[in-house]
Amino acid sequence: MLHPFYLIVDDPQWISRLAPAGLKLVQLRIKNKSGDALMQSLRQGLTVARNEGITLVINDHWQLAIDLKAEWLHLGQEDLEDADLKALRRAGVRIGISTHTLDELDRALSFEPDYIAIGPVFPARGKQVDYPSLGASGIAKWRQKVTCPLVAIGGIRLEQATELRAAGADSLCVITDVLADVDPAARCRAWINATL
Ligand SMILES: Cc1ncc(COP(=O)(O)OP(=O)(O)O)c(N)n1
Ligand SMILES: Cc1nc(C(=O)O)sc1CCOP(=O)(O)O
Ligand SMILES: [Mg+2]
Repeated sequence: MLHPFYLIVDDPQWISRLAPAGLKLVQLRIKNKSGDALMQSLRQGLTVARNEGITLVINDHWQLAIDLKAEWLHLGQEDLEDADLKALRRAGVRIGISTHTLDELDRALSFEPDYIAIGPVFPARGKQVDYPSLGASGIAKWRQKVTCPLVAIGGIRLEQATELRAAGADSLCVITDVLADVDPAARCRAWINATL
């Protein structure tokens, strides 16, 4: 089962910093590194997460997920073009897939993912996303078609957590609401308490 609060970070140092706040599910989404530097950051993230009992999801890098024996990988629609799903399955890597439309949802479901992400629920702040916002009603629509865990992402704030979980999201994924807060650890703790 996925933890109901899911944070995306771009540096493994966030994981050490927010572990004491009760963080249990985190994605390492690194867009500004490649080669050895990327490998080192992912390895560091996995080490910290394992030591702290945190589930870590690697974003994008399917081959590194296999090489580093990661438990989880997140793939977007474009990432699906390259990724070797059979090799990932053989390696025991669990997979989450992004969806923005019902057509993308149908395609994603054909890969039998371990979670589906729906977004953007609201206008995304941590990334430009050129799709219309789906709102709580989008979550309810997806919920009727999805039996695996459903992750909601995009512009989500803590104050919307109850409504979005009632609409059918199993887990709420955020960047800005926590990382841009004046006190990210306090905001993370508030998320954990609100989604218990
Ligand atoms: C939980 C979650 N949902 C959606 C995304 C976006 O993935 P993608 O479309 O591949 O875009 P990038 O994150 O790679 O820019 C995500 N990362 N996590
Ligand atoms: C990385 C990402 N993917 C999205 C999607 O809709 O696929 S929205 C998003 C960014 C979410 O950041 P924030 O919580 O700051 O809005
Ligand atoms: Mg991606």
